[in-house]
Amino acid sequence: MSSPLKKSLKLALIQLASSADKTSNLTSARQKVLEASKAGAHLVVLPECFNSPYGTKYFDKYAETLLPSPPKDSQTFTALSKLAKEAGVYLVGGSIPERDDKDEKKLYNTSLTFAPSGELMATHRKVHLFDIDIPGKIKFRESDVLSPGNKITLVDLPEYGKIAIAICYDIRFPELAMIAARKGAFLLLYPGAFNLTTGALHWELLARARATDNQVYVGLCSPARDMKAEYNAWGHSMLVDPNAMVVEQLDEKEGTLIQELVAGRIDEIRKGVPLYGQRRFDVYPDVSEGGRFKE
Ligand SMILES: NC(=O)CC(=O)C(=O)O
Repeated sequence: MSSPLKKSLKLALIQLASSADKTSNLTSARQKVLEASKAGAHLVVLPECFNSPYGTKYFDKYAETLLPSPPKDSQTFTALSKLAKEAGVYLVGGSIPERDDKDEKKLYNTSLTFAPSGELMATHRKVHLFDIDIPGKIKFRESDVLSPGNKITLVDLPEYGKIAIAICYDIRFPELAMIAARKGAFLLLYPGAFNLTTGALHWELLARARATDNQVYVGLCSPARDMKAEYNAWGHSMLVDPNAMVVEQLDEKEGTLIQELVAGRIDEIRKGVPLYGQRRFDVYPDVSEGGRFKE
């Protein structure tokens, strides 16, 4: 099996402090991305809903139409595309609320990835919508206002290999990660805004679980926590290595994590614990190849 990561790569996860002011969020994102690029990052990631507050009542107000691409009138698309080019980095633009170009009532939670040329490489619409109700703690229903995406998103960075992009709640669904890893991703990236209840319980656990299952790098990029906002993000952006060790984890405040993903590390881990040659597709199906379970 060829190595999923062809060359070492510096990853930056920007834990941005966002406000209700879209223009000022874009300005501070620009400043942090340029700083990360100066520090040597090749791939830079912003958080979920980095240009708006996170909450069902905000999606419609902040939504931008992104199709057909390039869109005529999207402040955020234009800013991210220019920024990727200015910084000379691959830029995963966290996520933003998107308005469907044909049905203006339809909204998505969408991540845009740009090449260092400024060209759009991929779009991921959050596949699994965040609908939870934990009595006395937190109730949230993205599906009241959002529609789900319907694909797994792999992006080929020619010098390095493939990365997979999904958003926040998507991390709870191991099938998506497993398929992406079996299709050759070396890194699973999740811009995500967990909260004080589920963050404490599951954030690190899920990142390490997806890394353990798949023996790949996992990066989670959260907004910084704002206790004055209605939704308090967990923060704790982190990078986990293919052996499920936390390489670095931020606290809840604004900050940037920059770490190297080392070529050869995935191969070393897979050699020691050779899951990739031990799967029993005669017992259960390989869902990454469209297999179905037969009793
Ligand atoms: N905000 C999310 O999409 C997910 C989350 O907070 C959780 O899964 O917990």
